[in-house]
Amino acid sequence: QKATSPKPGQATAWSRPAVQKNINRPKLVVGIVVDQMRWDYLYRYANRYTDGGFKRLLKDGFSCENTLINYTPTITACGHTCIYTGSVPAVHGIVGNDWYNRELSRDVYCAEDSTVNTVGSTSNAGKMSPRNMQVTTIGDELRLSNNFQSKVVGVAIKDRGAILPAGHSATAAYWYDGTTGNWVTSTYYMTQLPDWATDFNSMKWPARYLSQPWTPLYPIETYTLSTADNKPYEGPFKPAVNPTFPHNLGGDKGTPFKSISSTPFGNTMTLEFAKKALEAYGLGKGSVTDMLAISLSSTDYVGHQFGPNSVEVEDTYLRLDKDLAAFFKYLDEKVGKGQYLFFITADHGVAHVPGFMQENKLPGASWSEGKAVSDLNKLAKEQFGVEKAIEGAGNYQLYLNYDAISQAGKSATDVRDFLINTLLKDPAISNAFPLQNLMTTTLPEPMRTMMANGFNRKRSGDIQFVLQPGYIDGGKTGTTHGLWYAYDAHIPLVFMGWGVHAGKSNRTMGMTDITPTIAAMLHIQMPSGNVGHVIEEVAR
Ligand SMILES: Nc1ncnc2c1ncn2[C@@H]1O[C@H](COP(=O)(O)OP(=O)(O)OP(=O)(O)O)[C@@H](O)[C@H]1O
Ligand SMILES: [Ca+2]
Ligand SMILES: [Mg+2]
Repeated sequence: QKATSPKPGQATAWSRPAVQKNINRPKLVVGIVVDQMRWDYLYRYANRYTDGGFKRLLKDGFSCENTLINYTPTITACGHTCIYTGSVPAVHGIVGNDWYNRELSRDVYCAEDSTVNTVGSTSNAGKMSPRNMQVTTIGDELRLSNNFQSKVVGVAIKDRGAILPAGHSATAAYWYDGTTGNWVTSTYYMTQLPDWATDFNSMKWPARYLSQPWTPLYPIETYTLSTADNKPYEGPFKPAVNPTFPHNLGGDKGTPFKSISSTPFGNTMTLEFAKKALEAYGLGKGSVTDMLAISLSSTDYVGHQFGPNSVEVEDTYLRLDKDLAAFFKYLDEKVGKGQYLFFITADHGVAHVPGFMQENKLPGASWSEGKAVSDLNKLAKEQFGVEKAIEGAGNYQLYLNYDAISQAGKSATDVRDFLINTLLKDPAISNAFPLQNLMTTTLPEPMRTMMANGFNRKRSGDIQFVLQPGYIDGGKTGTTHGLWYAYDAHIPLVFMGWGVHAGKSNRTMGMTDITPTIAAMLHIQMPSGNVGHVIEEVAR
């Protein structure tokens, strides 16, 4: 077939325009991580959502309906790091919120940094930085793509929710200090709080919200998707005895401003602060793409305290839906509809409260890692004469005390296998094995890959254990997350705005695919530890 010559400037299979004059990019990328938002929360309350919030996302955006976390533990710090790096704990090094450090013989916190100081408050809440993260973020790559002209700002109540997403070369990261009620940062980013942030703090949002009780948005009898308000397996706001509305807040003498974090108003306050940051830094107003990384932590605190089937969680999502609707309207006005690339996701899900599951004859129970470790150490001492055979624990892993074992003249393998066999007698435990034997241990997918992706050779433990489905490491009230099961690992992922065509896909995608997809859309390099794949349906 005779090849027809291409019209001037028309790119065809065999020719490309000599110079791509200007690459089309959005003014701003806005990411929102909803802490602990299970994918099903998009649909569970759908008949009560407004048109401008979650429903707008699902109508105008592209929803990746089957996005699964591809590592364990499914925990906040690992989630925020993966979302903005496309990497996994085996590579990025953030193996938990905290993890045991043998050299220091103590747990270290993911964002701790003793070489920096708090800015904006008198407490130690600011001695934080991204130093423990061993890879670049999409924000770092954006700044690297244009010699640091782009601005990247992180905002969250939880320090790890602002610091890890914003990256190493962030323009700024801000988080909330519950001891003083101030939004703070650290000397890693700047030496003093900018005036706009000081002004925000002087508006005393926390005191304003905490001065009145948290009452449901609608009459409580309309919350038919949730269980009764007064349940023994929900956690009250101390000093209250019952976990029931109206929730009086600020009763915590020591940290009077902390409780706003555990209410939907924490999300409202975070979005208000994020708007001030967008305006102050002129995000989206320059000649290059900027980035605003927001994390809404309050959904996690409420979820832990009350659980997925509570009125409190339903109320939190109904209020969040309205906050998001207002925020999208704000972005349309401030940046321009279609001028910003928006995505929303979660850092992990959560299990139903064990008490609720048992009440409804469903599998689930509470288990205590602390108790298990002390029992195991007692048995190891009787059996081998070894003091504290397990020297550290966390993230469903145990760290063997090699020094104590060799001092007792015993074999580490014998002690390790004894601990594993003892653990396997526990009905709460579904599996336990040495992490160095992970690849020869019979495990189904996606469990094997998730654990291999979660295993960092220098920071992870020696023994991995897995709780039965529905089991949690917790107490009499509330719930938590961290395992490989769908309720912890199936997260929402919706892109909307610039370059995004409305639609949805049920193809299995990974949390690691978010960052390479954005990198492809922006035509910038993917971060240094990326293992994810571009979502073609979005970045087409
Ligand atoms: N098993 C649990 N049961 C009830 N509440 C919990 C549980 N685990 C954590 N919480 C509460 O949830 C809140 C969040 O805890 P924290 O900030 O330490 O992070 P986390 O929830 O443990 O982990 P992540 O930050 O990954 O969600 C805290 O108020 C904590 O007391
Ligand atoms: Ca309640
Ligand atoms: Mg949590």
